[in-house]
Amino acid sequence: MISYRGVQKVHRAIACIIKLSGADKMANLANARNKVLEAARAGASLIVLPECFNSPYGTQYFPKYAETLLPSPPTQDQSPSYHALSALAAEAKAYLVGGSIPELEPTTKKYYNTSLVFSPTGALIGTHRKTHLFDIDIPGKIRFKESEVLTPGEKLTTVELPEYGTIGLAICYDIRFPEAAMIAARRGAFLLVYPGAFNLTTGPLHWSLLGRARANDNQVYVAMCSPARDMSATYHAWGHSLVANPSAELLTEAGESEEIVYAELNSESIENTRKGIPIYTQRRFDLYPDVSAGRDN
Ligand SMILES: O=C(O)CCC(=O)C(=O)O
Repeated sequence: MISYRGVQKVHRAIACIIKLSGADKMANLANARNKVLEAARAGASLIVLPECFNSPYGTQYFPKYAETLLPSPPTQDQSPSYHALSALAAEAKAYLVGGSIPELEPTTKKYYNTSLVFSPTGALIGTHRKTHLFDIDIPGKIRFKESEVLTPGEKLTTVELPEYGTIGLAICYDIRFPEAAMIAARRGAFLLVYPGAFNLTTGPLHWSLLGRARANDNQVYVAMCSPARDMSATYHAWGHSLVANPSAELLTEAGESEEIVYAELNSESIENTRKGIPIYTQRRFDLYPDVSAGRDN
């Protein structure tokens, strides 16, 4: 078993930003900058932006807004979001999970929904390409097929934050797959971060349930960060950015409008939760060594 490495007690360790994302990419980046700097001024050392924070959300928008992730130094013209996020993390002197952006891989010409993580010096320290694409069809309510445009990523992601420990990173629909969250926790993550954009059908049903469930399964913190709701957009985001603690209580939850929510994380909370209800060490891995071995398709 990989044990939890510990996170120092830090004032306002995490800030989740819920923000409106309109059609103007540069305006979205400018809005993100204001909000990230506001969170940093309030003492946040890890700041999270929402899924597709630099564009409207929808398969029809991915190709238009997609950027190629060039090796550093990225140029303003070719990778404006990469460049802006890197500079912003350095300006804020904070870790920055840059929500997600549509990515174009230039060789294969494939599109991905990709999250970039930057250190307080602006270095890119992690990337995650959404591994489970949001393909659902609930008659009369919502149909969405990311796979019409996007390709799924092929790896699960953890990122090392040297002062604090490991975080697990995944995007929105990925949260429905508890296996991925558990693998991150078993790799020692103290926090699972999900930029996401649920909707008015599945948001009220499952958003906070899933955040609390992944926290409860793994006795870790969970942060979910959504765009604000815009009823004039083609996709109506649920909003409600939140942070759950290792006992699956909500420490904070936003509404549907632009807002920043803050939470303080500490290692004792993980340790005490695991001491009190010791499922973390009681798991019978001998009975379920490989869940995927039982699949029939
Ligand atoms: O799982 C859901 O209900 C919503 C997922 C979603 O909106 C997404 O993956 O972008």
